[in-house]
Amino acid sequence: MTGAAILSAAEMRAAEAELFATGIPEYDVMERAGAVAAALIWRVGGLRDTLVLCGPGNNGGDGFVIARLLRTQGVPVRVATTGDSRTPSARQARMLWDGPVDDIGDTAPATLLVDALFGTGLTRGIDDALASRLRSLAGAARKCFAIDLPSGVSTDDGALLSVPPHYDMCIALGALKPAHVLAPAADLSRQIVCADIGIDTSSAMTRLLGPPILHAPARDAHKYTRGLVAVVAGDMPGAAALAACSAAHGGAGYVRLVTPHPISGLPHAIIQIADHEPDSRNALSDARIAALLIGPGLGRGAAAVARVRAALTHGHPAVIDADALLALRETGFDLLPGKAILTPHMGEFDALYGQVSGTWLARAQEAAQRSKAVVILKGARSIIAAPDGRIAVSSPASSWLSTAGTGDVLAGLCAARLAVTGDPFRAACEAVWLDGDAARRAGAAFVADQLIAALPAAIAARLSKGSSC
Ligand SMILES: NC(=O)C1=CN([C@@H]2O[C@H](COP(=O)(O)OP(=O)(O)OC[C@H]3O[C@@H](n4cnc5c(N)ncnc54)[C@H](OP(=O)(O)O)[C@@H]3O)[C@@H](O)[C@H]2O)[C@@H](O)CC1
Ligand SMILES: Nc1ncnc2c1ncn2[C@@H]1O[C@H](COP(=O)(O)OP(=O)(O)O)[C@@H](O)[C@H]1O
Ligand SMILES: [K+]
Repeated sequence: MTGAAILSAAEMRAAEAELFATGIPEYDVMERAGAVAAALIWRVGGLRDTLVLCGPGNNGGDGFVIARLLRTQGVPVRVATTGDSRTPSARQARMLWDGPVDDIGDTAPATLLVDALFGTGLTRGIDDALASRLRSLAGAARKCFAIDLPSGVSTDDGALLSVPPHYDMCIALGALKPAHVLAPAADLSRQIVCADIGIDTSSAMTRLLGPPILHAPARDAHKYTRGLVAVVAGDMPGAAALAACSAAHGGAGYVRLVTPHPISGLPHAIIQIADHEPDSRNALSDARIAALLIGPGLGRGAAAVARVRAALTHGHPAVIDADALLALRETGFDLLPGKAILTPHMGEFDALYGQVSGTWLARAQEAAQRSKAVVILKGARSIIAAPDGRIAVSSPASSWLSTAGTGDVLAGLCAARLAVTGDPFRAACEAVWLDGDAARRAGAAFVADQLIAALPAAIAARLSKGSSC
């Protein structure tokens, strides 16, 4: 996995402790954090007058470092606090600040506001007077920066413990935290930047979804080595047709649509296999099938459940979407092949897994472990969880994706990437990334067919150097 690490407050503390154990003093890390944050603020804000709000803990300590460093650049900076600094590093940072310190209750607003009140140490909602003071100072500023986290959010689940203002930039220190990717906290900041402060995050299991590196087909590739995808159609053939087209444009070498009724208007490259057997036995017995997709437009009821059961007996790597997810409630997870991707939206997720407690990250992870499959929990940000504990969270995708048929496109794309890579987690990550990039390229008010049309450009943009198109 390539994207920025996402660490809970406890994981962050453990990672910091590891760094301190190498002999680096805590205060040096605070200086580093302050320096990176000050440089980012300077780049955006320049010489505009700046107010830094400092809380009692190390988040406040970062604030004092930022104030001092901005002042050395010639920025007119003031500091306002909630009271004393309570940690040794924060006290040291405060000692080195030789400017005045206002009380936050009566300080004047400034053009730039830096919120260094509370970070990962926030344990409860901020009292109303302080929260409202923060909002009014933020409201009066032209630009607002949050240090590590917007003050008032719960680090590990993104809940709002009090009502924070909105920020132009949140500077996450050392690693992203769940509150940077989980709503509603994640939506408070227009931009989130992760600052490297020397923390080793290489073993993080939860990460932001990074751009994939794709490869053009091998020089001696043929359609079967590129990956044969079989899409099982059902009552509503349009959905399966969309998924099949998406698989074809998503990089599969060969796409077969296994359908009880001929579907008109499909590209000739998609081969339709007439399927009059309730269990699709002949159509799906081909050992060369590298990925099976079942669910889009499948229909519901006993016949659909039987169809899912029969399709999965072949053991092909599989993508299970839409109605097939609901069928899994009847069949259980045991019949899933060793390599499987499940693509529920929130409603399907609840229907399939019932009430699972915890954050969406924890819920997706539990679902992956229970079903022993990669789960893509679809939404404005999709969460991809593997049974081994890896989780990738996408950046918010275009809200124009909220249109009928885009889920079918994603399912087809998953099947293509699964057929190409043979690795369900990698395939799911590639598919979600490419889907998001294609949506960006498709612009406004697109329909699912246009999303498919944008896939080749999204793929071309991620081809490794040396791959030719
Ligand atoms: N460790 C490191 O090396 C590095 C850490 N770094 C920075 O440190 C931050 C974490 O620092 P932290 O652990 O000191 O917690 P922080 O967020 O400042 O707040 C804790 C203080 O707030 C208080 N408090 C809590 N809730 C409250 C409330 N509702 N209303 C009022 N008070 C409340 C709480 O006291 P309490 O009453 O709970 O005992 C305590 O005094 C992290 O986000 C990053 O910015 C960087 O410098 C890099 C190096
Ligand atoms: N507001 C949104 N912002 C970004 N992406 C969204 C939004 N709403 C839906 N999506 C994406 O669009 C797709 C919708 O899938 P799904 O609900 O299964 O649709 P359908 O069944 O109509 O094909 C998913 O990939 C989801 O992540
Ligand atoms: K803060």
